[in-house]
Amino acid sequence: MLEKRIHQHFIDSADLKYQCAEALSKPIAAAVQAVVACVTSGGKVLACGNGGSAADAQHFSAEFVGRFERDRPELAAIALTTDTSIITAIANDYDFNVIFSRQVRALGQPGDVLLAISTSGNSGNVLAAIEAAHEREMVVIGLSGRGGGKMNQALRDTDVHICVPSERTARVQEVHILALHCICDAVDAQLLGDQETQT
Ligand SMILES: O=C(CO)[C@@H](O)[C@H](O)[C@H](O)[C@H](O)COP(=O)(O)O
Ligand SMILES: [Zn+2]
Repeated sequence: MLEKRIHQHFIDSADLKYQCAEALSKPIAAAVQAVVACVTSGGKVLACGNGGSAADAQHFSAEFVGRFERDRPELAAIALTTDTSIITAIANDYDFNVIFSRQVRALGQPGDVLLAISTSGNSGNVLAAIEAAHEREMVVIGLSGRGGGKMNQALRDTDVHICVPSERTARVQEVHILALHCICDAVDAQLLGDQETQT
């Protein structure tokens, strides 16, 4: 019974990933182009999300500032989920919905990229961060699922939307991390050439 349940998780996750290879290659490639344009002109990526998506924002930033699979010069990325003094001060003095948007307004510059991660597309603080990024003339890469929610309206035509076709948060997150690894790999291939991986 338990093993059957676990087996089904693997099957469901793999099925969704097969679907997404078709459905998401195009927006993921567009995200790569946006990130390459950003970092080659001295810009940075700001990343935000809640819960598991906060972990994804940090995971992505670590691979940018550190490395993914190949040695390369540092790339600029900041997860807006990590400074507990900033986050608690903003949530305490203003509102939890503005914990990311104030950081975007403080740090964002024209040409920077916001990686906005929300499986429902409805988290208020992520939506407010998207609005702040537009004010700062940043490009937004939105990662969502479950139909995209309010993120559909929040994003502009010049942004990129990677919307995972699943209603299940865990499944959406599993594709999000794959999409982020695709972006890391393709950015390295664009910057360093299409060599074999080292690790
Ligand atoms: O990781 C999980 C569920 O798999 C949770 O921590 C999940 O990320 C949280 O419930 C988030 O608050 C959900 O927010 P969102 O993805 O809808 O923006
Ligand atoms: Zn989770």
